[in-house]
Amino acid sequence: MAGAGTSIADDFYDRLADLKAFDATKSGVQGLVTRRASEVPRIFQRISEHQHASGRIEMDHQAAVPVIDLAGSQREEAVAEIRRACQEWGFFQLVGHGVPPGAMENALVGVRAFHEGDPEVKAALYSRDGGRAAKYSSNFDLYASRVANWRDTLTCRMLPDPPKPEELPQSCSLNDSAKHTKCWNIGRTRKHVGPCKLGDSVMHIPVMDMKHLLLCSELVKHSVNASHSISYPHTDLPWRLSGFQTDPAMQEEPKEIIDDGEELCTTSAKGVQPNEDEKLSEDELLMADSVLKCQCGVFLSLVIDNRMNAFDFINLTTEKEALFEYSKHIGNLGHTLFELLSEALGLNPAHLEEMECNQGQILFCHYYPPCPEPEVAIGTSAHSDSGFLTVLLQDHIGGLQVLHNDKWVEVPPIPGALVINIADLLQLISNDRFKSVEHRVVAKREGPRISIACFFSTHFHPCSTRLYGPIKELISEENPPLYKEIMVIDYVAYYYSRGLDGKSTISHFRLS
Ligand SMILES: O=C(O)CCC(=O)C(=O)O
Ligand SMILES: [Fe+2]
Repeated sequence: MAGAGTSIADDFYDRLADLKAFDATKSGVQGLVTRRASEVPRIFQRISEHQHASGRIEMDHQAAVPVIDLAGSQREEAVAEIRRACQEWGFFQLVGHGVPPGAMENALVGVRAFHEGDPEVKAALYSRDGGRAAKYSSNFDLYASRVANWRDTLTCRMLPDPPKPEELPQSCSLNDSAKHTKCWNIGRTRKHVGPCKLGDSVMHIPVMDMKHLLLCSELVKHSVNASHSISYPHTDLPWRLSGFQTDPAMQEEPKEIIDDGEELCTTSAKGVQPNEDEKLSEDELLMADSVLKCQCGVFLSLVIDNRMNAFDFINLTTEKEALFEYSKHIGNLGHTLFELLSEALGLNPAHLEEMECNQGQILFCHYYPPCPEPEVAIGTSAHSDSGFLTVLLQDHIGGLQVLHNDKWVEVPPIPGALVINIADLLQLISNDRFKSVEHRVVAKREGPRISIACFFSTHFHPCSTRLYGPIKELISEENPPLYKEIMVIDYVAYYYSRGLDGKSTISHFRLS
């Protein structure tokens, strides 16, 4: 018999079987999208969440998450702004943070390349084993949560025990012979084509793999001239690559050859010649790079051909190097942020670092595929983060919302900005001075959306056995401790047992 609030159909619906079947595909939500699902499968439908209180919260379009410019403010000013943001919002956007734009862009591009890359590589990494330094899965809380999220995640534990390079996803790599490629062209293909082999006449590599971007910037750096540009109107992509000169003798109208999808299609740009005399300005270099970076499905193809001897591809960086590089910069930023946060709490700048709050670092590299029915699904359910602090890099798509004064407020993408939020353990040790605030990501028809959440926590291998409770300096007769002392591993185990579920974990550890 159907119970209160359930229907007969619910009684016959075996959710667990559907979850297991989805999990067994090892291809995540991206796999559904690739198979052209036109509807959101039932495990992702958040009907029940609509019935739940959080589904009925209104939007506030007037309020704005604070934006703090670290480079443009004096230290005391920055500390005061951070204090206000952490008390009132639990969230702020940070600019002037010193993380190089290229490292951020490359990390996003690398993550996208992984998620859109070889399904077999992804399936090999698909795992729910908490001990693995690098793994891929859809919904870490698939079996614990009420609603599956329209999102896949590559998870890389970077500190304190960094993964061995071979534990991170292998990207296609160029062999030495390709370092002296003679000619290039730009085209697009429908199909991912694997690493090039020695002697291949053409190799196609997704531009979305960041190494191609570096490769592209190397191309540009080594061989540019600003006086000509080549445009490819037939690609229906609104871009042009400037800074190259064509040799009229070899010029050929770019054309696209599309075969039956099994093989390559290519846009020929024969005759592209470097002009060593004129170099592109820094701005133009950036433009050429970002133009290429933002075009989904554009492929850079290298033609291995002896006719030209212009380009030398060096410093090819792989996806994993992009993640290591990004993580290193975020680690440095973490050091600065924990100092500023300590000061904002009225403590010695080294206090939070001495408590080892920044000792562990894990990257959650999210991929939100375009959703055919965004109104029935959710990208990430409402939750607060379990660690001390989160540094989030989001691309330009948007969809992140934060709960402020009981209303959802958008966290709009700001180019170059990082989103910083207080997580539960910092709320706990600050004895509620700072707030860890609920946030969510709505599903969208546009996409994919890429984001990289870097969690500073200490339950990763080797996990900390330290006890964390409200900081002694922050408690007094008027401010008695509000939480029990806990080990982070216990906190996180409880968090994982609930799945993304509002603020239920911190409430559980509150002293009554
Ligand atoms: O993708 C986002 O913007 C947010 C992700 C998030 O909240 C998380 O990973 O905890
Ligand atoms: Fe989060």
